[in-house]
Amino acid sequence: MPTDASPPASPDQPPRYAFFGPTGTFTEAALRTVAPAGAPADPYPSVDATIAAVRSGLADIGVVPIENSVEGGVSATLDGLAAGDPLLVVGEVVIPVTFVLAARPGTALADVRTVSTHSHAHAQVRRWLDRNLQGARYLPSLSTAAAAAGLAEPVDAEAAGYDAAVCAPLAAARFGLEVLAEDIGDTRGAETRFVLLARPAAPGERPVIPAPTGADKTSLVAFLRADHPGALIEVLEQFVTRGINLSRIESRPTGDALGRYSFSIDCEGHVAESRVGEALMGLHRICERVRFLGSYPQAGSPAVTGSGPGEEAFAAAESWLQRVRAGRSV
Ligand SMILES: O=C(O)C(=O)Cc1ccccc1
Repeated sequence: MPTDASPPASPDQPPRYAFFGPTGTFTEAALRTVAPAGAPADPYPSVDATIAAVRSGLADIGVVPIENSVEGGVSATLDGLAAGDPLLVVGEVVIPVTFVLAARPGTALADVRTVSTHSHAHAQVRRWLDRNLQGARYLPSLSTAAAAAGLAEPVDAEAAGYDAAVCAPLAAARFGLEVLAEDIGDTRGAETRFVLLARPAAPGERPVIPAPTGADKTSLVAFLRADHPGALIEVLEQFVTRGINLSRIESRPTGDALGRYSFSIDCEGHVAESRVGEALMGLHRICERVRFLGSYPQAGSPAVTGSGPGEEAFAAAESWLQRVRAGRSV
């Protein structure tokens, strides 16, 4: 982990990446699918530390998990983005996750009494563990790769405090572990979505919001005004009336008091499009606060964004209103 803030990457310099590490995490695998070969990339031990590295300028781009198809949202990421100095999501990566059970060479499956891994990985292999290692204890680790690394490090076998790790096949290989069982996920085809984070541009700097591609996603956090009947419907209406599809919405406690929630939302479309811009303005009118988290190209097979009237209809309505206001015949 570097300790001095590195200067911001110049246009001809590759960005410096921070990722939720150590080496061998699924997050590193996600990063490698997007970072140019040879780009500097530093591991950080937690989601919070990775986000902090981007905020402080130690890194230009941070990569963290945000959502899993089986276990749902990654709270550390959702909460880290909702509070503190604003950051922008500038990209997303979706990768399949395949878990192995790995141990020090010479360990037999029957010897495994304690298993360590990241809580999200544990949630995805729980049934396999129940069936194949009945009664085995679970010890949470900071990441899947940290669990694998912990088995490689201690000189005496007792020091790790656990017998096996649930991790990526790559992490098992990297830390010299033996794979006791492959593909142990309870759900076939599980995927995790990762986001790429950057600091918003300072005045005079190049904007960091990627240009619209026609298949984009916009992320935001809506903080509702005082609780009242229909508060959530009012938020949803801003999207429905403009033909905008939501791809994720989840509530998170604000931390102020019981019953106080914010809504973390992903919708299809780009802030540069009228329909998304107008929805954001609508939210701004009805919410206590809205935090815009970025517009960026959708990963994978892009969904068609928006239904109903398109950009031309929004532009036509705008110029019609101008004519009405000017008192011209319409
Ligand atoms: O621990 C890791 O390897 C991570 O990158 C977080 C994670 C954990 C489980 C599934 C996907 C990502």
